[in-house]
Amino acid sequence: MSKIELDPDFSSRFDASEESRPAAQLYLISPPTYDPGFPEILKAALDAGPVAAFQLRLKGASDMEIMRAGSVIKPILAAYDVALIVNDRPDMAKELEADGVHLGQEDGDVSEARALLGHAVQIGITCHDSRHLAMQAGEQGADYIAFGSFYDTATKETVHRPDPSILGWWSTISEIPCVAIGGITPENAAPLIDAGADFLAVSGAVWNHAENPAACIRAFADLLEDRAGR
Ligand SMILES: Cc1ncc(COP(=O)(O)OP(=O)(O)O)c(N)n1
Ligand SMILES: Cc1nc(C(=O)O)sc1CCOP(=O)(O)O
Ligand SMILES: [Mg+2]
Repeated sequence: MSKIELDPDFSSRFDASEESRPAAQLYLISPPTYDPGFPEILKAALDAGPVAAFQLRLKGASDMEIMRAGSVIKPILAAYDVALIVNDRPDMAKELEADGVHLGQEDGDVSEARALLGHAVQIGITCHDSRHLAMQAGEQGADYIAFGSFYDTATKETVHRPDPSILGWWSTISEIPCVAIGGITPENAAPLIDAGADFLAVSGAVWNHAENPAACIRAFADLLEDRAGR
């Protein structure tokens, strides 16, 4: 994301006309707990289709567990050109030399995170269903903003339910990429892509997939390809 310095690059997405708007991409969020077998599952998933970014989100894990997990998956992600984003913790993002950090509204000051991480590291900010928060995040220098939860999700307790039109609104007023999150599956994602999501952030649909995570990644890849350029 250079703005997430990877292929593809968040910042390059908006230098073009509407007709050539880049296709939406997949932003994977980790399973809630880290299992020693996860690296092999991750590799199989990344073999199945393109992923732009991976967020390490291990709520409830100790700092040491998060750092260990981050150290193991970092070279795997690098091998697939997938950006590593650390949830909640700018300090760990710095320690891991991650590509970015994701901050919720309660996760601390954006300017402090920027001062710690510099401008080469991407900062994403949760904006729920709020146009006001999105504009504020833009003013604070966010590299992407996230709206959600678009659908019911068992991954996190959520209270906000944006309408997909917020994605289109944001795309018309800002060049900062937007991420759609919350209960997204290959079956329900099309309206979010068509509304203007630049990234689909997905956890449960992939890691709880009935067959295997790779099959779900493949299904997202097919959908994203199908909707590209519409
Ligand atoms: C891409 C993305 N969007 C939103 C969130 C949620 O962040 P937050 O509100 O801080 O909640 P937690 O994930 O920390 O429980 C996210 N992590 N990623
Ligand atoms: C981490 C998170 N944040 C949300 C928000 O609305 O801000 S929804 C959510 C859960 C995302 O996982 P799944 O794809 O399993 O629903
Ligand atoms: Mg958070």
